[in-house]
Amino acid sequence: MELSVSFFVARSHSCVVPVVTARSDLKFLRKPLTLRKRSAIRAQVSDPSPCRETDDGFVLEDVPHLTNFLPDLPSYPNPLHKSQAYAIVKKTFVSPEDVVAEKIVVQKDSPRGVHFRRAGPREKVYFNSEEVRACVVTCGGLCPGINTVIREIVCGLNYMYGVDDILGIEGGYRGFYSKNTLQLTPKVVNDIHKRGGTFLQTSRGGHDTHKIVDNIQDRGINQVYIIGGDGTQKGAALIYQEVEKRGLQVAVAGIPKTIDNDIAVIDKSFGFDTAVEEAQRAINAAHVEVESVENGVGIVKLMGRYSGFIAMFATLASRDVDCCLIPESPFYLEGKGGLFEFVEQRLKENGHVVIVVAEGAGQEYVAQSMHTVDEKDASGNRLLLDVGLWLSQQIKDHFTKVQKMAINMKYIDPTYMIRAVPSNASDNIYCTLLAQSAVHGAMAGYTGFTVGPVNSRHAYIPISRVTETQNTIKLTDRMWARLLASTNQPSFLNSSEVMMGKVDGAILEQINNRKIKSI
Ligand SMILES: Nc1ncnc2c1ncn2[C@@H]1O[C@H](COP(=O)(O)OP(=O)(O)OP(=O)(O)O)[C@@H](O)[C@H]1O
Ligand SMILES: O=P(O)(O)OC[C@H]1O[C@](O)(CO)[C@@H](O)[C@@H]1O
Ligand SMILES: [Mg+2]
Repeated sequence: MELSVSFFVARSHSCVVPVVTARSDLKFLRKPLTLRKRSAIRAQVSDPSPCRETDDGFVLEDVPHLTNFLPDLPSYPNPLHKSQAYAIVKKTFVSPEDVVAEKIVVQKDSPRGVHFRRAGPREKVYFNSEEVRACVVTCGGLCPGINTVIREIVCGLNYMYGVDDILGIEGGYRGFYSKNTLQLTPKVVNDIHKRGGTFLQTSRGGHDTHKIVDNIQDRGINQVYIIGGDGTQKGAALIYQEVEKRGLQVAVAGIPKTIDNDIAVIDKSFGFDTAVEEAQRAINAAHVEVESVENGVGIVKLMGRYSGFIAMFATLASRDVDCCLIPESPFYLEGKGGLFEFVEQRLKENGHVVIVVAEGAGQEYVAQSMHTVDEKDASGNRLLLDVGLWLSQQIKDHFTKVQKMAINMKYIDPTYMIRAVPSNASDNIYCTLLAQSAVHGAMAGYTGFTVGPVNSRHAYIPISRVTETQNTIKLTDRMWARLLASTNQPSFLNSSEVMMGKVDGAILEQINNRKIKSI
């Protein structure tokens, strides 16, 4: 048996920790690997100093494999060897050496950087299909495409791997220990992708790792497919850890779901495009309304708790939006460069104005003016105050009382409507790839992973990597600048902030404080 070495990065220390696994099937290091490098890596095994990597800076952030803690697990030829679907495919199986680069824009001399294992079917599987008992659960808020993912997990397991024992866990994590299961077959799930929502129902809260894993063990489940957002993926990591602690042959696969697109590392979350498309309809309605009256002010509130991606992309797509407000970019109302001034100017120029506001924007102001206390949902997420209503009121008050100018306010809140629809064509295809990749990964014995596209290639990503940070709009990146250039709205930064050339956390905090004072 040959020693193979895989890596994960202890990100907080920006260093690489080698993990040695005694696996004969996985010689995972970039090829060709010089002897010198290989011996350097071996040397690290006995050297606990965690801050080294291969000479050229290649890092693989690998996902766990069942054989890490069950070294004697037997493997089997992948049933896809005999699959009609793959019969004439040139390369059915993904090479164990295929990796996906986290960054594709690099400099000539820069280190090779972080890579993830490429998703897809493997030559060998670590489950005998007849012995697989899989389950699927959906947690957190809704998102277009959940049903497609459920459907394709069931069909993928059944059609590609001959698995016919698949259970639906109803009502999110708590369903593991409080509800009966549902038998899922391709026939049962055949039409569900045409509906919004989740066929299995969902919930917030109720994650009890021990009870869940007890239940997994009692029911003889050995593959767990968990569809959900950042909170759900944190829960999936705990389930994986407990499974490993108990030494169970259970593969835990996470499929990232979030309407907010706030999951890190992956290119984009499924259902996001559908949501942006749907948001267009609300923006269009606002535009039609305000164009048809004098001094029309349209406000459209879109989802986005901490990340304003839906608002940003809907704005960029629409061209009817004058100003987009997101949680990442503090704004202010009064004075030079403020929102009131901008609204007044657009009303004078065009006779109407459309504002898109992400629900998480300006929460500090709303809280201050409403004197509310923080409330949380069952999962511990802060409950948001209605910034859309608050903003409508502020603008109305300003123009009628201060400016003595009559305006026609139209406030549209389509938040739930945009996430309750079925997924569009491209999201449906994306959901299919996610589901099939998750199935291939679990069958191949990988566990504790989240699947998702990184630079358009599907990869297996350690769950901790997608939960340690949230994907937010970086004001210092070009995309936000593109939006500002497209709407020509104020950036709400003063010139000294702009002069500094970048907006970091400290500056944002200063801006926040200043804005709060001005209310
Ligand atoms: N830190 C955590 N550890 C364990 N379980 C968690 C954690 N955070 C959330 N969960 C569980 O994950 C499930 C979903 O979490 P949450 O309501 O935050 O939604 P989410 O998965 O983040 O999706 P979204 O934010 O897109 O709606 C809940 O059942 C919750 O109990
Ligand atoms: O009202 P619910 O269902 O808890 O969900 C609302 C939240 O869920 C999200 O859609 C994330 O899933 C947020 O954008 C929103 O704040
Ligand atoms: Mg979340």
